[in-house]
Amino acid sequence: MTPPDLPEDAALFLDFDGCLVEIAPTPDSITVPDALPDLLAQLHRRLQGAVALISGRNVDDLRRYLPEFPGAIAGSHGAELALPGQPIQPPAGEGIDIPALHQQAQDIAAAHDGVLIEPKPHGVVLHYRARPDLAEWAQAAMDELAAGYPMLAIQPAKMAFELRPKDAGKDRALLRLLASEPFLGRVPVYAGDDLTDEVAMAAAQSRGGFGIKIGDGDSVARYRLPDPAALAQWLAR
Ligand SMILES: O=P(O)(O)OC[C@H]1O[C@H](O[C@H]2O[C@H](CO)[C@@H](O)[C@H](O)[C@H]2O)[C@H](O)[C@@H](O)[C@@H]1O
Repeated sequence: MTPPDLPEDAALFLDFDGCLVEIAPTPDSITVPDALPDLLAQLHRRLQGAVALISGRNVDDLRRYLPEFPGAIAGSHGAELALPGQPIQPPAGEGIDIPALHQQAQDIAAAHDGVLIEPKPHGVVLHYRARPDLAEWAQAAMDELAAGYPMLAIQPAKMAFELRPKDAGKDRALLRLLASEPFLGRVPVYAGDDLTDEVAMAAAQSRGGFGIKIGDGDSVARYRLPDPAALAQWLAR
């Protein structure tokens, strides 16, 4: 079902890949639509600053693609938080040998052509988009890697498996932001396309707002739009 108009008192939470930008063959080959930065800036003004990005990407990566974005950014599935004008708050309970994790992931990926490792400051992603035949192998390989890192959890994603901090979650990021200005007391609206977004949509709906699922697939979201272009059109309205 198409969502109703965005409430005047909305707190707007937006996922990035597959939601604001189309999915691409690799993490680095996405295209940010020309109109997106201005659309986000207008929404930020219209909603008195209550617009946030909540993404699996880390904050620095998001800032590379949207350098002018004026709102809060929760990165690494909510493990990092960057409020406007403040430094990035990293996840609590660090203490993982991240370079060793990245190296182990690279060693695993070396077994197969077409498998891509995306190192992250607090975890790692194994992408198999170019080799869908390797889905089962990828899951088993990441399960095995995860066994050595009890502080990390496996996050299944679109044609990828990620190890991310266990205590992260997009729902936690949304609830944390919603508890303070400029989000406090507003109606939470969350748009996302992937498994990692489902808990955040559920959290928005449990607080009197709604979720919007972008694309196909089962979802807890009350509303649906077919693709990032349709979401941009709805937001622009
Ligand atoms: O929470 P998101 O903003 O949706 O980020 C989720 C992950 O997105 C990226 O991977 C996905 O998009 C890539 C580019 O379109 C695609 O090639 C890949 O197959 C998808 O899984 C990003 O690379 C990850 O770090 C994010 O966690």
